[in-house]
Order: sequence, then C-alpha cells, then structure tokens
Amino acid sequence: MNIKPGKFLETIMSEKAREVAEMAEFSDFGNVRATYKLYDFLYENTAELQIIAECKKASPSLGDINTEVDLLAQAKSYEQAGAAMISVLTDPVFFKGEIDYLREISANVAIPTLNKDFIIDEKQIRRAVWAGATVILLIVACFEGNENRLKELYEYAENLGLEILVETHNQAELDIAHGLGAKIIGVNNRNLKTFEVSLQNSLDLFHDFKPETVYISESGVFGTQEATVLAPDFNAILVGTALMQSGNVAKALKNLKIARKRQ
Ligand SMILES: O=P(O)(O)OC[C@@H](O)[C@@H](O)c1c[nH]c2ccccc12
Repeated sequence: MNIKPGKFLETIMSEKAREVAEMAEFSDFGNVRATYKLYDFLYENTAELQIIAECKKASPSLGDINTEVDLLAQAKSYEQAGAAMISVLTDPVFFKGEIDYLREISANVAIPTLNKDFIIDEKQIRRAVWAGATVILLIVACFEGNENRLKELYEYAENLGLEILVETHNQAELDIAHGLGAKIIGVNNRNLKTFEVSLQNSLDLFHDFKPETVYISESGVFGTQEATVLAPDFNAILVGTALMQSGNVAKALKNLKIARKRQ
C-alpha cells in the first residue's frame, strides 16, 4: 500500500479500524503464556544492555527487508544468542506480518514475545494472548487527544496478565506514559510522520527517567556504535532491521550486548 508522506499514522489507523472490524473474535483465548516477567528481567539485569530482537519482513520506510527468511528459525537463533525478548510484527499490510508468526514463535521459544502492532482495540489484545504474546505494544501517538482510551486498553491488558510496552517519541508522550504508571516505556527513534531516525529522540528524554521504570530505546540501532551511545541510560534496545539483514545473528547480537556502565 502506498502512503503519502506524513500520512502514515492516519493511514495505518484507518487500516487498523478496518482490520479490527473484520477480525474474528478470540473468545476462548486462555491464559497469558508463562515466561519470566520482562519488567523484572530488565530491572534486575542492568550490567549489560539487553536486546529485544525483532522479526520483521518488511516496513513502510524500507519496503522489503527480508521476505525469504524462515521466521521461526530466526526467532530461535535470537533466543539462542541471548535476546531478552522476541518482537513479532503482526501487521500484514505495511510489515508483511501475520498473527500466525507470533503464534508459532511463541509456541517454540521460552522467552517472552511482544505483539508488535498498532493496537487500538480489545479484540487485538485478546488475539495477542491467544497467539502466546506475553507483552503488547501500545503507542501513545495512536491516541492523540484520546488518552482515556489508551488508559482503558492499558488496564484491560494488565488485568489479563499481559505486560505492556508503552511507546513514546517525545517529552509530551513520555509524560503521558509516566502518568499511566507504565512500568516499561519505549522511546522510538523513528519519527512516525517522516520516518527519519535519530538517536537524539532517546537522548533528549533520559534526564526525566524514573528509577523504578525500565526504558527501551527502539529503532535505528545497527551496531556497537549506537548501542554504546544508548547503553548508559537504557535497559534495552529494540532492534529489527540490523538483525534481519545480518547473515550471522549470534555475532550481530553479541556486538550489541555491551556493558552498561559509563565509560
Ligand atoms: O528496524 P529497526 O530500525 O531496528 O526498528 C525496530 C523497531 O523499533 C521498529 O520496528 C518499530 C518501533 N516501533 C514500532 C511500531 C510499529 C511498528 C514497528 C515499530
């Protein structure tokens, strides 16, 4: 699907509304898959930068990234290489994702999985549990002027036993995430309007971080250089493209898992 510059968020939100309307109901979805709690893991393991490794075949900013890949094998190699969690894109239109990828991966790894999608409805949250997710993403920017709805979905997911990664891009959104009482907060380095990536998004915000919250810097990390910039202030990084394009996941992940103490 083609997107007009600057219109990505609007386009995907209407696409999601359509998807949700057509989505089958997931009523008998069972309990959240038992894994360790991501929050506890990140809170306790602060000596090294932790890696959330993403399964993503394509993206609206890059087009096809790796469409031939066996995502289950990819996920297993992430787990083996020491990733803290696996993020799985489930949006079919812009990311060539599938809910079945998440279901299959979740059934075959022991670590937490994240349902990476633009979640705007309880139906998607029930589907995430059904597919074995242990964490869901809620993007503050999707609820501009409608923070009550964000809070409703946050509480709905929390009551089901899911953990929630609340994604922000700037100070105003970080304030909203803190206001929600989010325990796991992401800062996306990619601007959802222009697709420009700047680690400055992350660096601008850390002065306001709370000691009891864990923080994940998302997007635009390709190697040790970016990881080194983020490591002092972030518990983890979320990495997609670099790992999907790497011929050697174990090596690529090892290069990112660096010590967190200040140099
Ligand atoms: O491929 P990258 O630059 O390593 O980025 C990964 C991840 O942060 C990115 O896929 C992402 C961050 N937030 C999102 C929200 C929806 C879809 C995708 C994303």
